[in-house]
Amino acid sequence: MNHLIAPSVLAADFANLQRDITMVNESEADWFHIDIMDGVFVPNISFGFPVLEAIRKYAGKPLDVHLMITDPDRYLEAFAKAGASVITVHYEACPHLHRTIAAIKDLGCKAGVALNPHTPVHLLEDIIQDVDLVLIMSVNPGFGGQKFIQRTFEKIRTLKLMAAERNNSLLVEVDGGVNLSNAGKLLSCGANVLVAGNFVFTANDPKSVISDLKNLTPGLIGV
Ligand SMILES: O=C(CO)[C@H](O)[C@H](O)COP(=O)(O)O
Ligand SMILES: [Fe+2]
Repeated sequence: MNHLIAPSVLAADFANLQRDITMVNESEADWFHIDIMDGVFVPNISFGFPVLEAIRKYAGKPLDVHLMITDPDRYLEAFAKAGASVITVHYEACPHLHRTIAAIKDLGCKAGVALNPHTPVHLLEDIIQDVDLVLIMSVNPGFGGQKFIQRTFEKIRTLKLMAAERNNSLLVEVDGGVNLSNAGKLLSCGANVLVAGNFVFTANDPKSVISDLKNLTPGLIGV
């Protein structure tokens, strides 16, 4: 399967949100990555439903919602109603992850689980067969524009080995500090979805940056 590109709207210009959404619609991007931060699970607050609904009004591609919030079960239905196609919750925020994943699927969404940089992949051993997607955080969640953590490459390789045995349709998404210097290596390690925020939205020509990420050959460039 060809890899997917999910520009992170967190790095868009919120005073020109419609313009930036139109740019993504017209680009080779596959999904809109939507970061929801509650100021408790992570030390930052991003945006909530009114902004999400404004994004949805113009977005012509699936919404990939990354919930960096405590007790996400309270809001799953609201995010599904707000138009999420993928809902990803954090492993660290879900004491009853199996139940949470089932609830997301019952709402008709793809279900994802995200791991913070310090959380080992092997903790997913008893849930990997139930999820559609695993999101590997390659920065500590909470902010865009941070430096990519090199250890991520090894985590993806370990996760792919687990997925080969237990869930061969699993999507592996990487989020944080993704750019053209690490994207090729991420793909060669087995990443299927690349999230990119600042690298896309601070570029002079964001559409061509999205094309570069989309048309990258695995392993050609890597650090
Ligand atoms: O989940 C996130 C932060 O917690 C963002 O999706 C991520 O940081 C993307 O932004 P950038 O590519 O600028 O690092
Ligand atoms: Fe994210």
